[in-house]
Amino acid sequence: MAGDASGISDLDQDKYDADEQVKIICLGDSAVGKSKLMERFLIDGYRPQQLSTYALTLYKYTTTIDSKAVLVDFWDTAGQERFQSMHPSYYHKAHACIMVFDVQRKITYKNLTNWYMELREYRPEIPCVVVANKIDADMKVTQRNFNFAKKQGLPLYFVSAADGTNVVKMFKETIKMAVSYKQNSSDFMDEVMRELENFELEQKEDVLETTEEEPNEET
Ligand SMILES: Nc1nc2c(ncn2[C@@H]2O[C@H](COP(=O)(O)OP(=O)(O)OP(=O)(O)O)[C@@H](O)[C@H]2O)c(=O)[nH]1
Ligand SMILES: [Mg+2]
Repeated sequence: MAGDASGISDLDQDKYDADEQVKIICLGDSAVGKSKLMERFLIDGYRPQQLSTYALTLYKYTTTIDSKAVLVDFWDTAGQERFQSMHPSYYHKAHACIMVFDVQRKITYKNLTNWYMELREYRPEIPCVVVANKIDADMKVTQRNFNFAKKQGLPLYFVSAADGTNVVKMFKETIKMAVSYKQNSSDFMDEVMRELENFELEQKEDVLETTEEEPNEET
């Protein structure tokens, strides 16, 4: 109803207008640059000093793919190594994952194995990209072999949140993968979720119809 639109917040309005909505999560050790990458992509800026992300930050982003409006929910979370692992709800209904490590700290690369294992436990089939961040600190790293990505058959991006190298490319390709996954997924749980969403919608419509009819019955 047009009259209701004034009561809808901007974010809700985006959701309302979007043809598709996807959720993209970000994983990786603390201080690898997850938040800086989001900042670079979403605000096209980079503030060198910032505290570790507190708990969870949600970023909304809207774009157009194949002339369809797409609303992206980016989930960014704090220094996960302190908590060892993520709460299952973080993974819930995610459509793609960006897994980040810091080329200057080997341990963050090693820990990708753990992050990946946990991801696959909850989301066995979603697209996942591996991101080697901070290449501005030493461009030579782009010549090195990071076999983890190749071994798992995942795309690898060499990026820098500091100077912006490859950041937009990486995010845009990940969004495309997320949308395509959502539309074509044969994952059993996703199919169940889709059915449930349709069911909820139908139920909502039923409720609307019933409430709209009530005054008529009375009169
Ligand atoms: N040189 C360089 N430093 C970077 C880059 N990206 C991030 N940093 C620095 O790395 C530090 C950590 O960045 P964050 O984005 O806060 O890291 P995070 O992964 O979000 O960390 P948590 O929120 O604790 O999980 C900051 O001091 C950034 O300035 C980069 O591309 N190059
Ligand atoms: Mg952060």
